[in-house]
Amino acid sequence: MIVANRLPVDRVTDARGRSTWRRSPGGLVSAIEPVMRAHDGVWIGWPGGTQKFKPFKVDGLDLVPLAMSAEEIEEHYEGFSNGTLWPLYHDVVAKPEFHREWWDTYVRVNRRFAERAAELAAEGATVWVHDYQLQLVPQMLRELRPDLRIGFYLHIPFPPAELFQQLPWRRQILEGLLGADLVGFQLPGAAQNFIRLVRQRVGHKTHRDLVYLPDGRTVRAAAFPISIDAGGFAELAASDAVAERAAAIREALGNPRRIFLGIDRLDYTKGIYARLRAFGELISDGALTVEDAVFVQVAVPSRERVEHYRNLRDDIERLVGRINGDLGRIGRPAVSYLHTSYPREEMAALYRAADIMVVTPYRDGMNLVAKEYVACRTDEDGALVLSEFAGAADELRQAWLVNPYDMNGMKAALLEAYHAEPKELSRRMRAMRKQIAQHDVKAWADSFMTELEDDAAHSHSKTVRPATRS
Ligand SMILES: O=P(O)(O)OC[C@H]1O[C@H](O[C@H]2O[C@H](CO)[C@@H](O)[C@H](O)[C@H]2O)[C@H](O)[C@@H](O)[C@@H]1O
Ligand SMILES: O=c1ccn([C@@H]2O[C@H](COP(=O)(O)OP(=O)(O)O)[C@@H](O)[C@H]2O)c(=O)[nH]1
Repeated sequence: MIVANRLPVDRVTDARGRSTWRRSPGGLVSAIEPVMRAHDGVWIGWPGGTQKFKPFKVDGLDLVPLAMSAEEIEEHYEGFSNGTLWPLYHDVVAKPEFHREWWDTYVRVNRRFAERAAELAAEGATVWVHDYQLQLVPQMLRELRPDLRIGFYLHIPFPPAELFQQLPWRRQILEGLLGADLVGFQLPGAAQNFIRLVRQRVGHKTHRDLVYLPDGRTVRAAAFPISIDAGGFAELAASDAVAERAAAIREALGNPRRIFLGIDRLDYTKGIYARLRAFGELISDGALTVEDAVFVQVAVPSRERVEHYRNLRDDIERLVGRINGDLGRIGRPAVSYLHTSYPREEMAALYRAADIMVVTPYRDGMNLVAKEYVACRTDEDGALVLSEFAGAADELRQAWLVNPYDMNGMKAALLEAYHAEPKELSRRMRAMRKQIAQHDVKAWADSFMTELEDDAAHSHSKTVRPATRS
């Protein structure tokens, strides 16, 4: 059983005012969907909006929608999840807000998720809870159903103690997570942050990646870097339909020498503004021309009722207007900006068309877009410019790694990638493709589930605690 704030589909109102289902935005859904397809099981999540739906099937997936009221959306999803936790866990890139009524609603919604999971899970089932919106669910669920194996996975960074301790409810969150048998993170540093906080703030004994609870249970915290369906993307990218579409995209852009590409949810953590500024400066400096280079930026609408996100959209669109107004020529805008979301086939065509993929978040749990680009470059060409602060940078070491706060460094990397020789490109791309092929989403899910099952056996049989712990 999967328990996540998001279902793979989202109820939205289209341009004509009709309600329809749309694929949910973001990497959590991209990663879990292929895993659920390969297994039996149900997926409990919020279907978007306030409407109540009965359990239903989509493409063979069993979905159990859990409705939220308008107040819950405002206080749990937009408020505590995305106004408090999101910025706090992303290095305080924006200022987190702390409101007691948001916390109360977060607790209430977490309890409803836990109750629904407790009601539906079979005896001894494995329940995998996902992400920062549901950090209290493991403990609540364990209280209701001690027979279950419970795993938790955090898709976003877990901050160092110095930042986490700003949170007035820090202890409750840590205790909530400790309801799981296994707590997974994207990177080892996040797991270490968690273990250290548990020792300091909750006072439990720890040793390496294990936490020893007073009731004799042990909890393991470890890194499981998430990934993509690498084979599926490579196959799609190599198809005739995608090749034709990629050629059509290049043609529509006026056959520039090089296409730069950015694809992100419109989120202030993603560094979209800084990268477009860097590109604009390269043109105004004369290092690039609009005849030679175009920047395609896809900005997926996200969390549009949260003020920070609305302001960001205005800022970016003003910048795109200014760059194109100052530097573009007739039929040759410097930036081709698209405020929309595309299906997988179109994403593969964009990846195939792009010579330089630019991924510059200030902080990102993983960033699947970077991995998808690599998977789609079946000819072993193309350059990836990647922020050091994306989880993906730990694995994709052959990318042009940049610090998104360093404007000149970013400009230099974009230019180097632009001028790179084919031999250099293929040397880097080959190594990155190998990494992604060997560590795909199936390997990610298998390693988490294997560890969860081993861990549960280990923890149930464990009655005596070791004498030496640090
Ligand atoms: O559900 P939304 O509020 O619309 O946001 C979309 C998702 O954004 C976040 O995605 C993260 O998960 C990716 C896969 O592990 C990872 O690559 C990325 O770095 C993360 O930002 C969020 O964690 C999800 O809960 C949201 O559904
Ligand atoms: O128009 C779009 C833009 C993005 N995505 C998908 O959204 C996910 C974004 O995940 P990522 O980890 O890069 O960032 P997140 O949005 O989860 O923070 C990737 O799987 C993309 O393929 C998509 O399907 N259509």
